[in-house]
Amino acid sequence: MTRKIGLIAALDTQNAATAQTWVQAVAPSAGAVKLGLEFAYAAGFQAVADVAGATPLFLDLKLHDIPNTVAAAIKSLSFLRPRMLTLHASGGLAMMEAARKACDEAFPADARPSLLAVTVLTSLDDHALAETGVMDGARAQVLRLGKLAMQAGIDGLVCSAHELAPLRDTLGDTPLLVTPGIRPAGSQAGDQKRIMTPSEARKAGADWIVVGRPITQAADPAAAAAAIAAELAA
Ligand SMILES: O=C(O)c1cc(=O)[nH]c(=O)n1[C@@H]1O[C@H](COP(=O)(O)O)[C@@H](O)[C@H]1O
Repeated sequence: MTRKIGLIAALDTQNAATAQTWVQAVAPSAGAVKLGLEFAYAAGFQAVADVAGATPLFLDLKLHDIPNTVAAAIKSLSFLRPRMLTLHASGGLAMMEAARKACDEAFPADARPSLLAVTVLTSLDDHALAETGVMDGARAQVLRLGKLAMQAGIDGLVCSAHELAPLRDTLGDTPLLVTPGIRPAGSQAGDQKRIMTPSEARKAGADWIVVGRPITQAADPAAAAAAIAAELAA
């Protein structure tokens, strides 16, 4: 199956004017913009809505709490009309089921966001994961949490590009697979551990790649986003 792959630009800043400038810069190249914890905590949720405007919004709040609280939070944020919304799969089956139900109730069917379960953060390698008590490595944990998320009716997963092939083998074509930890050749990894280039992620079967600093910290963010989009299209 040939999959269409898109670029999500992660706009991590505390400043609404900066975020607005980046939205204009990436708009020709990105299918969605991601606003998350840094921006929402600094600028507030009305600024999230204002900055995204008509651009599809990946709202990355990585919800992780008891089922009742997560469900209520989804109802509270529904006015933002995100295209995608994240929660942590490690919150467990009941939490993800509550999120699914809340999402179905809070949004009309034609405006329902894709619920994406974050499996294992791309900043964790097997050693860091073992420090949290998970002894059999990122790949096994991503598969375990991915299956649990599917059981809860979640639409897709956030994972590293390294887990795409085993996830597709196990879960098939249906789940949306979204991969951060993407680094164009020659760019700095920073705090990311499980990384791949845009074209490697495309070949491995990603639906979306998430790229932040290689775009936002570039001398010319518009050109950096355009180069990544061109790499995906090649
Ligand atoms: O949920 C996410 O988007 C996410 C999950 C994950 O495992 N790793 C990860 O980096 N992210 C996000 O993806 C973005 C990556 O940014 P850069 O490392 O600057 O490209 C950040 O906004 C992270 O919050």
